[in-house]
Amino acid sequence: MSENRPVLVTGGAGYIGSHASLALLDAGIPVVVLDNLCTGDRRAVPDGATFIQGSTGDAGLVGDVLRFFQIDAVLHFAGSLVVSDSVANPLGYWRNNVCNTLSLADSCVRAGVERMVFSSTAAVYGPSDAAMVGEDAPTAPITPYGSSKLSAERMLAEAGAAHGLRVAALRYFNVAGADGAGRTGQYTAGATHLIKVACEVATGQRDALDVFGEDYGTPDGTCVRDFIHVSDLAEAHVLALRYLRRGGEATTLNCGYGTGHSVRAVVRAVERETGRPLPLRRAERRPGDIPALVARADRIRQTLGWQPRHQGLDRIVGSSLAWERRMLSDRRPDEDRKPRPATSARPMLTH
Ligand SMILES: NC(=O)c1ccc[n+]([C@@H]2O[C@H](COP(=O)([O-])OP(=O)(O)OC[C@H]3O[C@@H](n4cnc5c(N)ncnc54)[C@H](O)[C@@H]3O)[C@@H](O)[C@H]2O)c1
Ligand SMILES: O=c1ccn([C@@H]2O[C@H](COP(=O)(O)OP(=O)(O)O[C@H]3O[C@H](CO)[C@H](O)[C@H](O)[C@H]3O)[C@@H](O)[C@H]2O)c(=O)[nH]1
Repeated sequence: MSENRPVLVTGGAGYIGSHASLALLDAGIPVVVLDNLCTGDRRAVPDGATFIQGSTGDAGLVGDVLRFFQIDAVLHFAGSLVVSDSVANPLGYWRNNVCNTLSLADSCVRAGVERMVFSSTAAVYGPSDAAMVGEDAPTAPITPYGSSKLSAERMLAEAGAAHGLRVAALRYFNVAGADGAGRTGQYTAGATHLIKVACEVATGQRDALDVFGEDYGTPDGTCVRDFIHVSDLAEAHVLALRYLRRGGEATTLNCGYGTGHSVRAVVRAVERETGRPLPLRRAERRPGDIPALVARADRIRQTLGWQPRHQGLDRIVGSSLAWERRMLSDRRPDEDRKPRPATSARPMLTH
């Protein structure tokens, strides 16, 4: 299978999809981005990629794109991903993450596309006492976001078995950081992810970071997560594509480093980078949060030969901060620079 055939990247104007598009282009693989810009940003699409604005659920458009560009593989990032939004709007999440994925898979089958890399999530796992969660751990999502992603995984596996669509489902743990050369980063307005929010606070775009819960049964009482640098994750997608093109079987792979960091540890990393205390506000536990979630991450290394190159909290936080500073300096002078409110509606204590 030729390396030079273009791949379709759905959600390529988004945070992770734009980093993956860059990694593909860097590897000499042509990219066609399909994105409806519902949360993405046109500026994130790399110059070298072809951009088509539209939805994965538009079967006519997707079928035309697959055939016109002779696509043999789809990297499917497009989706809805804010856990708390999914609790408020479960049907919207099922529509985008399940129905639109079904429509995309159907278009692939009709056009004879046999390979897909699917963006799944650690949110498919339920709460667990295990120090690390392997791919065979029980799935028990506790939010509509997690259950919609798990359902999409199952649907793709069943469609694959019947129609020859081989799917690598990559279960991302907590993705953070930005491209080292500053070519893209996380544009998302009103983001909810810890490291993004903490870096917005550190650069004066928000007034304080809410720490959601300090009474968990973890070493320092705050939640623990396995943060993976987005550039290492992007590289995993290039490797997953090559694996499928070599004839690799359908697979499910955790994407993480196997190392947990607490919310407090993230705060300290930001403070090390800036040399200043980060304004914090103690807040109540956020509904749907699991106390600790760390990947058992051997399978991805064995299956894909993945070797992360951007590991370490300081490195991840450093690149996120550099991105926030770059976005601030690129802003037009007339743009509003007032700090946005913090993320919690119910702050309890300032310290
Ligand atoms: N960011 C994380 O920490 C994380 C963790 C686990 C899994 N994921 C998954 O990774 C994927 C990408 O997440 P992200 O952080 O880059 O989010 P993002 O919001 O930055 O990117 C999603 C992109 O998909 C586009 N999109 C959404 N629905 C679409 C549709 N129906 N048709 C076409 N385009 C559509 C959006 O406009 C956006 O550009 C998602 O599927 C998400 O569930 C993300
Ligand atoms: O302002 C904030 C934001 C987050 N947190 C805490 O930081 C931890 C991480 O929260 P994030 O929102 O950054 O990430 P989640 O672990 O909730 O979820 C992320 O990772 C999951 C997989 O692990 C899913 O894929 C999901 O899409 C993605 O948002 C949680 O304990 C959260 O309570 C805060 O204390 N303050």
